[in-house]
Amino acid sequence: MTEEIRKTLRDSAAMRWTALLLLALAMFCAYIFVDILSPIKDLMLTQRGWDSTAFGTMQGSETFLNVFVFFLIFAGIILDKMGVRFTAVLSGAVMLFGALIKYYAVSESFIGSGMEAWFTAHLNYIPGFDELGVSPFYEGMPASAKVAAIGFMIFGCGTEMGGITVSRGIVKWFKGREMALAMGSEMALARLGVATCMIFSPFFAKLGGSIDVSRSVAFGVVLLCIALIMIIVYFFMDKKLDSQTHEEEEKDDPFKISDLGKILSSQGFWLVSLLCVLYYSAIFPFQKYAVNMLQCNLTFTAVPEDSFWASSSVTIVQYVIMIIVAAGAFASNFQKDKVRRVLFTVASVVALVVYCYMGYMRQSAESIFAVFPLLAVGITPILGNYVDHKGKAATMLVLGSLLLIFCHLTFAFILPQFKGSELGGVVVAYVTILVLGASFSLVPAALWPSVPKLVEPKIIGSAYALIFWIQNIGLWLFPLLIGKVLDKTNPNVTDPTQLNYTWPLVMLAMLGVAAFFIGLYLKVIDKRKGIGLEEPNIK
Ligand SMILES: C[C@H](N)C(=O)N[C@@H](CCCCN)C(=O)O
Repeated sequence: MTEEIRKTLRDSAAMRWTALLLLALAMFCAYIFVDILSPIKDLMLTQRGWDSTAFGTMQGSETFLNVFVFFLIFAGIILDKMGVRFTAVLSGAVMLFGALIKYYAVSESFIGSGMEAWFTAHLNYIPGFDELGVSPFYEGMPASAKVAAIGFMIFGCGTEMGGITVSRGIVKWFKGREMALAMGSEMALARLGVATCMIFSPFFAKLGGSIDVSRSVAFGVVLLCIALIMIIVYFFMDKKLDSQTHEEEEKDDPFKISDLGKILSSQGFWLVSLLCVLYYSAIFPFQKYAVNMLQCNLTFTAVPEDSFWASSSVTIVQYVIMIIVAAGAFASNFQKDKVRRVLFTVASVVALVVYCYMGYMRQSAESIFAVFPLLAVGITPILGNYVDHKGKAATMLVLGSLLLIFCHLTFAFILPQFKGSELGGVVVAYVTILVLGASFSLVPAALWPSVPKLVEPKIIGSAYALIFWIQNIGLWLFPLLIGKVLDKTNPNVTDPTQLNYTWPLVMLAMLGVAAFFIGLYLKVIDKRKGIGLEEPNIK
């Protein structure tokens, strides 16, 4: 009887995984919106006149307020003071608001509007920011890109606040249990969001034979409405949990600004943050250009509009197969029976081969790149589980950085050698993308669950916020730098599918090299100071 009374929602596996599912589905929708324009960079040039610099500046704006107005730091403080559920709802609402602005900016109704005229004439110079060279706008930037950037900045505040809140929420529900597995599963669903976006953003933009880029953004907005509903349901579960545990995070142990000092004085924290910014700067900004990079490096034969492979139903079937790949790989993690685990894995691999074949037949760069997050869906939870039971997080960070270097150098120097060989290029692209996906499983699965080992529980929210803030500097800078380097190294190229991506890719590989050395140093420090990064989470 006493046992029963003591039981709380988080003691029930079904309840804590339901809470995770709600948060993870909300992040799934958010990740779709983050990259909603990434697979249609070429259309943004032809339909809205965004060159690579305009596209990169808009894409980088997502993190602008987080970095330069220190919004993420405030978000961390709000999270530690107000708790998970309040901050989660706030982040959902902010994301939706920003997304609506971005939708208006790229919609047909913006064209020729008074707002377009105003933004064309204004915001070309931002005092202070321009002098520092960090302005989110520039002279000649298309008005639609400026307004989209404003919306994306607001959205970025919501999504990053959501990211730290979800991590904090997972610690709250899973600490001492399957925490890394839960984080890995949440990220797996987020990766599926990226894959979904790669397939459906171009699908909606080109639906019915006419091109309208705002349809893709509208799709993202609808998903963000669903995300907000998920968060509100989570709100009530979280409230119930607190009433059972009598924990009032925000009142029991109030956050103090001096706590930030404790975080900043930890060497382990700085190394993890540095590795995080270097690694993620070579992944997320790349993701925004990857489809275009493939369009530029692969030789595609145009698929006739009336062909079977060009039909919308094939896109849907390919997406269903993608879900089978992801679900099979993900579910195999949870099979206790060895035979069932092998069966799920085999089904997933077979579906992956079918998926890849369809991508090749459709001659579609976006569906080829969509395999990138797929491997992560299956592997991240496995690796999370490994970190929970065996540890070795620091080693995984080093290995993930090595794979990253290998992949970017392959894209830069080997893939272009296959230009002209349709099948050869696609095979090299698929293999490299899948290896990059494996790297993108290793690093996140090891990095995020390591944070609770670096700081005390009550300041985890602020620690995540600080890491995200440092990471956001890179996520702001690198989309912009890639765009600028592209424009500089391709001065006379007008066809958006004929750009040379060598130098941006070399730049990203260099980030991997730096991350690799930081990872090695982290291993040394971990051993010397006994941080426990190589230790399992569950002892
Ligand atoms: C972009 C974002 N700041 C980020 O770092 N995302 C991580 C996940 C962080 C943990 C979220 N609960 C990612 O790997 O996607």
